[in-house]
Amino acid sequence: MRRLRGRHLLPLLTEHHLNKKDLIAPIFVDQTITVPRPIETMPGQNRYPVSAVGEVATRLFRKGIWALLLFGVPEVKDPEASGAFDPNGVIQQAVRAVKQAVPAMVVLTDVCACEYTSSGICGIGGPNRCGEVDLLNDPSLALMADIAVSHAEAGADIVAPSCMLDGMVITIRHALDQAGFQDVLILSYSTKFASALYGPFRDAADSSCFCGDRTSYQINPANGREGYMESRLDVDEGADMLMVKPAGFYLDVLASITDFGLPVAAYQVSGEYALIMAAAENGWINKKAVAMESLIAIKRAGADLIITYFAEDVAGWLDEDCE
Ligand SMILES: NCc1[nH]cc(CCC(=O)O)c1CC(=O)O
Repeated sequence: MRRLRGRHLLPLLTEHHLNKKDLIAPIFVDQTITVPRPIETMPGQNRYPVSAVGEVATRLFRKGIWALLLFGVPEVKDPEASGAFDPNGVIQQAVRAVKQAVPAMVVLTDVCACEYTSSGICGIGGPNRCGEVDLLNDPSLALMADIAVSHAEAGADIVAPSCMLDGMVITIRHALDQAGFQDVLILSYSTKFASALYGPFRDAADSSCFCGDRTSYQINPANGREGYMESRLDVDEGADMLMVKPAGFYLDVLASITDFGLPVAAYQVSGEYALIMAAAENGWINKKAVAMESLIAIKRAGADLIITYFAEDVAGWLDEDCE
C-alpha cells in the first residue's frame, strides 16, 4: 500500500483547482415580470426582469464571475419563435443591459427556440414519418442562424446553440461571418443527452415540450460513443468550443471529448443542482461540500469551463477559503 505523505502540503499536492474564471453563471431573464421571482424548482435561483439584469451582472462581476449564459422567457410565443430573433426580444435587451452595466462581462446566449415556440419544440415543428409532431431539422437551421445573428448584433460574445440540429454549427458560422461577426465564438451544446435532469429548467424557462419528448434529437443516455461522435461532427463544422450536458452523470463522455483539442465546457444542469439543493435543505448532506465535490469532479474529468447554478455560491466559498 502506498502511504499518503505530506497531508500538510495538501494544496501543493492537489492536481485540480476550481477557479472563478472556470465558471459560467446561467441567468433567466423574463419579459413578463417586473420584479425578480424565485424559481420554485431551483431554490436560490430567480427569474429576473430585464430591468434587473444590469444589477445582477454587476453583483456577479464584483464577486469574480466573468461570464454569464442568458436564457429568456418571452412575452409572446408563436409557431415561428419570432420572439427569439426580435431585435427587441428579451435576450437582445438583456445582452445590451449586461454590456452597458459591465462591458467586460463575457456574455453567452442560448440559441434555441424552445422558450419561444407555442409548442415548446426547439425549432420548426412538423409531422415526422410516424405522423407525430417533431422537430424538423433542415427548416430549423435558418431560424437558428437568425437567432444567433440577432444575439451577436445585441453584443453577445459567444453563442451557444443547444438544439442538437445537424448542420447548426456550420450554418450559424456562415451567417455570423456574413454579418461581420467573425469574432463571435460558437460554443456548441455538442453532446447533449436526452436527460431527465432538465425538468427544473423547463419550469424555470417555461419551455416544457407539450408535444412529446426530445429523444429524436438528443442522445440516448446509454450511448457514450454516440456522444463522442456528436461532438466530432461539431468540430468538423467549425465549433470553437464543445460541451457535454448534463455534466456529473456523463464524466466518461466529457473525458473522451477532450482529445479534440478544443476547450470543453460542462453544463451542470438544473436537475443536478436541484438534487444537491433538496438534500442539503433537508440537512441530509452538506451543500458546500457536495457542490464543491461535484464541481471538482467535473474539472478532474477535463472540463475547462463549467456552467453551474452554484457559480455565485462558489465565488463566495473560494473567497472564504482564502481568508
Ligand atoms: N434551450 C434548451 C436548453 N438549454 C439548456 C437547457 C437545460 C438546462 C438545465 O437543465 O439546467 C435546455 C432545455 C432542454 O434541452 O430541454
